[in-house]
Amino acid sequence: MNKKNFKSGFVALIGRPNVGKSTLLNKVVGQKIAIMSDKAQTTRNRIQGVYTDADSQVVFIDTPGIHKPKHALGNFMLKTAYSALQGADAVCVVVNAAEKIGPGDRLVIERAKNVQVPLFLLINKIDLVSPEQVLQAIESYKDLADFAQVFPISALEGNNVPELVEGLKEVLPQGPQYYPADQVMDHPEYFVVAEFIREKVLILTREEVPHSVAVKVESMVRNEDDKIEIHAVIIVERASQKGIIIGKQGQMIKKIGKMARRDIEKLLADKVYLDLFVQVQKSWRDRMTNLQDLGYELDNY
Ligand SMILES: Nc1nc2c(ncn2[C@@H]2O[C@H](COP(=O)(O)OP(=O)(O)OP(=O)(O)O)[C@@H](O)[C@H]2O)c(=O)[nH]1
Repeated sequence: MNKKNFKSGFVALIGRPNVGKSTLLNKVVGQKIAIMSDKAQTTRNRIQGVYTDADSQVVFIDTPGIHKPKHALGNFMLKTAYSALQGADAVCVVVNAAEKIGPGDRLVIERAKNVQVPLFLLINKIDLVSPEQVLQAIESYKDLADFAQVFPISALEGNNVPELVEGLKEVLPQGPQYYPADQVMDHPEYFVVAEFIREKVLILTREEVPHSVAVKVESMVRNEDDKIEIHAVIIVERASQKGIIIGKQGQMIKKIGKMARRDIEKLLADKVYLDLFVQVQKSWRDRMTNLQDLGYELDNY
């Protein structure tokens, strides 16, 4: 692989609810994410799916369908959805070929038009309509914005999806591989949840534990008790710091967990089971892969 010509970037998928954004994301990144998205994923989460091949990495950001947020998390996600548009290298507007253009579609396109990056129009669900209807759909949308390309696709069956990926690769800039090649998804909430936990560590331990603490959320899934089960690792640089964080008979880590859980429950508007684990990793801050792993490179989009 010639890393010099490696292309990478962020592609936001935007559209009104049910047009097939998540289905497309699953199709693009393959089987693995489909299994994962069965768990905690609903329309309220913004999901990233990562497509990697020999010469590119495309990070897809599946925004929540544009609709009125119902709770705090909805607000949060909508805000991040729009901020995803700002940071994106390309934006895909997804519409449904089987339905007439509606005010929701127009709103989405208006939003998307403001970004200064290539705008793709994806006319989805072509498996449900005749070729004539596909042409009609293209006609009714194509002049609403200056689309770089228009792709009629079936996210469900995969028609034209590889061609879409190729089209996106063409407009992406040269850039680094943000995620390991085998990582296909990332929850943006992971970063926020990790920050909540880190904040509690800093509040409760004060100067005793310097700012060399990092938190990594390893998994976040809905468990059998219908709670969001989160496993997170608190990473420190020395064994003495590990002792402080755990505290006498585990008192400190219990306190950290309890406080963090309260915030996370508010954020997710859901019951949370939080499992914390402390790990010593000498000079983790000096290792680039660690920083990427912890989301530091991505916290500005
Ligand atoms: N026939 C057909 N159905 C599709 C296609 N793409 C998506 N669907 C179906 O449309 C429904 C909505 O798909 P989602 O992928 O959840 O839509 P979404 O845009 O992510 O929806 P929100 O998350 O609510 O914004 C599901 O029942 C999908 O199976 C397609 O290409 N063809």
